[in-house]
Amino acid sequence: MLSQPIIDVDQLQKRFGDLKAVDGLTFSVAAGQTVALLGGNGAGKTTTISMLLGLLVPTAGRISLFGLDIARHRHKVLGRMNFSSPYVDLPHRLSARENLIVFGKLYGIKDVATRIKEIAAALDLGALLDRKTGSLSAGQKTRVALGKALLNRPELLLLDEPTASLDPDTADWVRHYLESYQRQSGAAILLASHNMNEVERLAHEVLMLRKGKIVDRGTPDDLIYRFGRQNLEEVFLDIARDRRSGEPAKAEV
Ligand SMILES: Nc1ncnc2c1ncn2[C@@H]1O[C@H](COP(=O)(O)OP(=O)(O)OP(=O)(O)O)[C@@H](O)[C@H]1O
Repeated sequence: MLSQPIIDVDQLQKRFGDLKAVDGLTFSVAAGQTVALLGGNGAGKTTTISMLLGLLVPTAGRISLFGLDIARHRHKVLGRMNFSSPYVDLPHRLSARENLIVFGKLYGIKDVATRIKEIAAALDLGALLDRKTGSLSAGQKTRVALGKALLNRPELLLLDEPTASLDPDTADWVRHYLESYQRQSGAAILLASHNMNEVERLAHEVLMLRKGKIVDRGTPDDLIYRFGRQNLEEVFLDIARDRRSGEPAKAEV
């Protein structure tokens, strides 16, 4: 028997007035699997993640996490998951360490100090811990936010642009860390990213979104093969511009 998926989303929809920001998404993510949401600006990635976090209420559809419907059991699943997003700032006046302590206590972690030491070693945060979060560079804040997301050893990680603002070397190193975290914890990861190299490297399945709908899906290799392209970036451009394999671009009208 197949094990129960960690994320199971059925016909998910979110409207803002007349706009269907998310329009009938159905997908699942298993333990140990990384699924990437790819799509241009406004495709519905952040709205989907916000609904999975319970921050936005769906207009229609069902979200089940760890086998529980989050409309009724959000409090039971929140402790088993976490998220990181460059669009959600940690309080600026607190030091990075104070932020991690506050979140550690919110998550009910017993020995917060030890967990912070582990995270600081894993993500090389030592030199940043006692600096005010507001004084950190964008890339340093991204690393602290990732540290916050790992504090409770989540079984489900929702990552919105996890390597935004990181230099290529640090981004590569963070991706490596995420892979090893997933290998040893078996965590499920849902990733929204504009970085195609990142998606090619981390994702087991890619969901291509346009205007809130899944317009194509598959493993990165499968999509590259089907579109007859060299890499996912070219596939992304084809889908964004509504072209299929090898067709030239439509003239702008
Ligand atoms: N609170 C809101 N009220 C009205 N419209 C919204 C709201 N939040 C998002 N939208 C709209 O919903 C659509 C999807 O937005 P969303 O932020 O999910 O896109 P995205 O795929 O994350 O884009 P990006 O790559 O730019 O971050 C957009 O058209 C956006 O303008």
